[in-house]
Formats: sequence, C-alpha cells, structure tokens
Amino acid sequence: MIRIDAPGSFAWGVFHERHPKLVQQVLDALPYGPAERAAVERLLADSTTGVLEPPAESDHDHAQWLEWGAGLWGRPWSEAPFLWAESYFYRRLLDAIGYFRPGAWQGVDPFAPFKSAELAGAAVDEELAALSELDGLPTMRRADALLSSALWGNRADLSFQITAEAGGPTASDLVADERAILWSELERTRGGRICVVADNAGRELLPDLVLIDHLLSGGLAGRIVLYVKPQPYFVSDATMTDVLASVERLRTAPSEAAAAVGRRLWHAMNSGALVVRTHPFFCAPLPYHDMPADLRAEFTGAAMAILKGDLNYRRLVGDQLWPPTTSFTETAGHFPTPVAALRTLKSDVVVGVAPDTVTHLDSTGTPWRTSGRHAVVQVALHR
Ligand SMILES: O=P(O)(O)OC[C@H]1O[C@](O)(CO)[C@@H](O)[C@@H]1O
Repeated sequence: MIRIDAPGSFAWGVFHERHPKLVQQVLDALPYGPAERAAVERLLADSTTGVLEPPAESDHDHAQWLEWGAGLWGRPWSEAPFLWAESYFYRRLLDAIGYFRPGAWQGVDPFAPFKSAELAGAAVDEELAALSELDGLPTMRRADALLSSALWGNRADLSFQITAEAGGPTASDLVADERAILWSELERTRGGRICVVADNAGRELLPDLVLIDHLLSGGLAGRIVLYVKPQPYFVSDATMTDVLASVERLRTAPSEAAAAVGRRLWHAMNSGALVVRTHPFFCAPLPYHDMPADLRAEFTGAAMAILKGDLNYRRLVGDQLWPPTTSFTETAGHFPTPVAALRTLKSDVVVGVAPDTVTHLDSTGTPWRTSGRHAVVQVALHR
C-alpha cells in the first residue's frame, strides 16, 4: 500500500508540495472569511504534521468516516495510506470552507471558479469547433478519435483538435493499447447498458459526453449510466452541476456539430437513455474491491463499465507499487462487470504494461508513471 511518509516520493510530494499550492489557490478563488481561512490553514498544517481526527460527531458522515478510518484515528497523517489520506484531505477541505454547515457557504463548490474558467475558455470553443471535422471521418476512425479525446481529456491539455488530425498523441505515449478489444466487445454486446464512471469536469467531461453521445447514437449502448461524484472532490472531479454545465456548453456552442451533441444528450436524459447517478462511495477512501453491495448490484449486468482517470484506476487495481507487468485482467477481475480503464498516468500505480515497454520507459530516465504524458486503454473481460 502506498503511503505518504517517504520524503521525495510522489505521494509525499502531493501532501508537502502540491497541497500548499492548492490551498493557496482555493483561498484566492473565493472571498472566504477569517474562520474559513483559518480552518483551511489548520488543515494544511494538520495534514503534514498532525494526527488524524474524525469529523465532528454532529457531521452527517461522522459514523461513516469512523468506520472508514477505523485503526487510523489518533495516528499521524503520514501513516495513513495515500489513497485514504488524499480522500480525507478533500473531505476535510470541504468541511473547512463550510460546505456542509448550514450557512452562507453551504453547498458552495470551492473548485467552481476553476471549473467555470476552464469551461468558458476560448480553447474549449476551438475544441468544439474541431468536432465538425470528425463528422467526415469513416465510422471506425471517428470512433477512435472520440475515444482518444476522452482518454487524453484526462490529461486536459489535448482534445478533439489533436485527435481530428493524428488519431491521438504519438503511439508511444499509449503504453497499453487495448482499444481494439474494447470496440469489439462493445460491438458484441451492442445495445447493452454501459456505465461510464466520470473523472474530471470541464475539458475531460466534454469529450466524455461526446463519446457517450456517439455510443448512444450508433446503438453500441442502449442505455448509459454516467456516474459522478456526490460532492466536490480532488479539485476538478465532476458533479451533477458540472454535467449540467457541460451539456449546456455543448448545446449553446457556436459549432453546429457540438450543439447537436448537446441537444441529443438533453433528449437522452429526457428519455432515460442517459441517466446520471451518484453514490457516496465515489468519494470514499476505499478501492472498488470494497464497494458496497448496493453499488455492486447497480453495476452488475452492465455490458461494460468505462472508468475514467487516474484516481479511478488506483481504486480499481489497488493503490500499490505493482510491478508494471502485473496482469490488468487479474487486478481488475474483482469488478462486477467487464471493465475498461481510460487513464493518463499521474501516479505511481500501473499494471498491464508489456515487459519491453517497461524496459524502454525505465531507460528514458523520465518519471513516466507520474508525468501525465503517458496513458493506457485497458480492458478486463469476464469470460
Ligand atoms: O484526475 P485524475 O486523473 O483522477 O488524477 C488524480 C490524481 O491527481 C493526484 O491527486 C495528484 O497528482 C493523484 O494522486 C491522483 O491520482
């Protein structure tokens, strides 16, 4: 299990280098008062040098967190597993800015200013305009371009423009490429239910929604269930508010191709072909292996679950320093449905990479597991 207590490690850097900057950005983005500001500063200090304390007894999720953190309360943050500690950090951050408390700040997403700025940016207009170029491509080529957009949207600096031209960033950036398996399985189960577990809002969620539209319009999916976070999480993770903002961004885009996608998604939600759902487990500090029975039952019977992003990947295969050649099918085999991961590599965890690819990546001397430059499309089928 990866922990945060090894100075110089990626996980240590998240708490000691990334979080201080993040906290400053959060405090600069909205005019919080002295109480909120002090609570945020306290959290930053606690999470690097303090001990773990559970949420207040009066908090709605006190009992839940007592259970999730059994054995950790009273111990230093540094001893907590990385995945657990990051999740709890975001829970405490919401607490600090008054997200849960009755009052003026209740329900105000501290990350909304970042998400809105990204969605409003001119870069998004350009990306959406590039969508129309994809309309002229042969079906399979278009499908691959949309899949690549959703994949590289997780890197959030590349999207339709690149995929329209070249079919995605260079092939060597994709360190495991099971796109063909994914498409053939979706073809085999044509018309089934596909679950998409979203990651980030903005420039990742937009291409996710375009891919969803493609799956529905082409009949590969009869129904799509899009899972989002129940509350703000890991800065840019998508919530229902973000889904609505993205659908609206598409619907009102100057590009007719994008606006048509927006209108179709709206109607798909009207008809129930596209359902957005959430569950407290999506903000839980646990791997999918430990998902509760009701969520497991929801996934069961789906033709495919598509999990987006780095955090979902860590939760799927387990937040461990696996040898990268470990089988993806085996580590993800516990998931109740066939599962596909579309993920750019932003943390140490990776499996399912061919030995010669690992040798090559290691020989580059670059932090290939964490730089966000590389990606995987991996599929575990239950056969
Ligand atoms: O948005 P994504 O792709 O899930 O990435 C989240 C990742 O960012 C980090 O919080 C910090 O880089 C990782 O620990 C985490 O896995």
